Amino acid sequence: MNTQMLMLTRKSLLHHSIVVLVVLGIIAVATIPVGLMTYVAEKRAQVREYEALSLYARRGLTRIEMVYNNARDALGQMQQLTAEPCSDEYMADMRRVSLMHRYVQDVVTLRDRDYLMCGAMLGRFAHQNRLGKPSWEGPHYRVWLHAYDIEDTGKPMLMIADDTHAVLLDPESLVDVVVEDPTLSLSVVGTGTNEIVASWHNARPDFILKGYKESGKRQADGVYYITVKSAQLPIAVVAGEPSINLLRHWYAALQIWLPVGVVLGLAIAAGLLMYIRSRSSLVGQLRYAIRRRQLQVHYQPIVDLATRRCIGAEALVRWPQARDVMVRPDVFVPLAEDNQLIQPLTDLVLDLVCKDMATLLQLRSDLYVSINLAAIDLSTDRFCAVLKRTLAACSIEPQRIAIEATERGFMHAQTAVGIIQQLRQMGHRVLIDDFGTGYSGLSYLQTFQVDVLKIDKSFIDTVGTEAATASVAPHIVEIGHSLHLKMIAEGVESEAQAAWLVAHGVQSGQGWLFGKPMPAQAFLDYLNNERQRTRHV
Ligand SMILES: Nc1nc2c(ncn2[C@@H]2O[C@@H]3COP(=O)(O)O[C@H]4[C@@H](O)[C@H](n5cnc6c(=O)[nH]c(N)nc65)O[C@@H]4COP(=O)(O)O[C@H]3[C@H]2O)c(=O)[nH]1
Repeated sequence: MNTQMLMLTRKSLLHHSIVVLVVLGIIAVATIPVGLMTYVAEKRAQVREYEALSLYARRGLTRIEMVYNNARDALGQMQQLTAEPCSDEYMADMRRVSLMHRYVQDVVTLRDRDYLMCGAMLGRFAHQNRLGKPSWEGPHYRVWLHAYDIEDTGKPMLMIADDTHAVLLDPESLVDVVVEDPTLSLSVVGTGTNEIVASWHNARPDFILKGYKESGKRQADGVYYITVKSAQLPIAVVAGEPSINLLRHWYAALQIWLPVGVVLGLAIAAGLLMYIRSRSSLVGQLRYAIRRRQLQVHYQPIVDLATRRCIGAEALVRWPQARDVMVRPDVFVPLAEDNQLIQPLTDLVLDLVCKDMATLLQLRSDLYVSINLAAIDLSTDRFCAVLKRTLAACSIEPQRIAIEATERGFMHAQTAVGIIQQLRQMGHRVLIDDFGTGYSGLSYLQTFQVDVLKIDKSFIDTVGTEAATASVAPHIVEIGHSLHLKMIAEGVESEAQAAWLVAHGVQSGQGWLFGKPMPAQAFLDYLNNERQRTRHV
C-alpha cells in the first residue's frame, strides 16, 4: 500500500469514527428525555401512592376520632345520671348508656378517681380494684391504650376515663375501616408508648413499628408505610401498602410519560441531525462563520501610477479555515448571494473595515478604502442607512469609504440609479468594478453617475502581448477619458504594464506589482514603509 492510499484509508477511518461518534452522541442525547420521563413517571407514581395511602390513613384517623367522640359522649351522659351510684336503678341507667353508644363495650363508675365500683355489664366489684397508670393523661381524660384487661376476657381493652367514670372500647373498632384493596394494612400505634394498639391481621408488628418511625419509606417487608398522627389523642395511624402496587402505578404512569419522552427524544434527535447537517454543509458553515464574525478583511493597495504613492485600498473579504488557509471570495461570495447571506456579509465587511481602519482613516484624509457591494445591496436603501450609522459610530468620514459596484449590481437599474445617487450625495465615491466585462455595453454609464472606472484585469493582462484582444485595452482607456472618469487598472503585475498605463493616462493601479491583498496590520506596515519604497521609484 503506498503512502497516499494509506492516508486515504486513515482519512476514511477517521471520517467513519466521527460519524459513529456523532450518531452515538445523538442517541445518547435523545435518550435523555426518555430517561427523564421514566423518572417523572416514577415520581408521579410515588406521589399518587403517597396521596392514596395518606387518604387511607386519614380515613383511619377519622374513624378513631369518631370512636373517641362516642366514648366522650358516653362519659358525658354518665355525668347526668342522678340515681345512687351502683344502685339497681343506676346500673340500669348505665346499661342504657352503654347500649346507646355504638363503640362502647362497657361503662364503669369510679370511686376516688382510681377505684372501680361497678360496671354496666360487669356488675358491682366485690374487691377493691385499683386502676393502673394511664398511657396518657390530659386535662379532662385519661387513656389506657392497651393491656387493661378489666373484664378478664383475655383481650386487652382501650379505656378512657374522667374523674368519676370510665368507658371500655374494643381496640379493633379503631381500625374497623373498609377499603377496596385487600393488600393494604391499617394499624394504630400509641405515640407515647410506641406500642401497637390495634392492627389488621395482614400487618407484621415489627415492620409496623419501623414503618411508624420512618414514615414514607419502604421497609424490608416490601411494604411502603405512611404515618398520620392524631391531634387529639396520643396515637397515630400507620397505613401500609406493598411496594408492588407502586410498580403498578408506575407502569400506568409510564404509559403516559414514556411516549412523551420518546417523541421528545425523536424531536431532539431530528433537530440535532438537522443542525449538524446544516452546520456541516458549506452554506451552514458560512452562515455560522458570518454570525460568529469569523470572516476577515484583507486590504490590497491602490496606488497613484505616476508617484507609486498609495491612495487607498480595496477591502477583500476572506474566510479563514485552518492556520494560514483562507477560502477565496469567488468561492463563497456567490454562495452567500444565492442563500440570502450577502447582506449580512456586506454589513460584516463594513464593520470589520471600520474596526481595522478607523484610526488610519481619521488621520489620513488622502486615503480611502473601497468596499464591494452585491447586486442586492443596490436594490434597496437599506445599505445606505447601515453605512451612515456604522461610519458615524466609528467617526469615519464618508469620503474615506468608496463603494465598488459591478454591472451585475445594475440589474434593478431604476433602484440602483437612486441608490448610487444617494451614496454619492452622502459623500462616497462610486467605482465601477470589472469595467468592460459586462454584457450591457456601456449604455448604463449614461444613466449612472459614477466617479471611477476599474479596468478589469483581463484587459490589463493583454497589454504588451500579441493576444487577439490586446487592442481592446486602449479602447477601454479611451472610453474612460472620453467620459472624463478617473481610472484604476486592476491586476497590474509588471512594470511594462505600469509604464503602458502611465503612457495612456491611466491614473491609478492595483495589482501584485504594488502589493497583494494583505491583513490589516500588514497594510498599516506597508503604509509606514511607503516613503522608503517610493524613494527608489
Ligand atoms: N492574479 C492576480 N490577481 C489579482 C491581482 N491584483 C488583484 N487581484 C485579485 O483580483 C481580485 C480583485 O477584486 P475584485 O475584482 O473586486 O473581485 C472580487 C470581488 O468581486 C469579490 N469580493 C471580494 N471581497 C468581497 C466583498 O467583501 N463583498 C463582495 N460582495 N464581493 C467581494 O471577490 C472577487 C475576488 O476577490 P479576490 O479573490 O480577493 O481577488 C481580488 C484580488 O486578489 C494581480 O495582480 N494578479
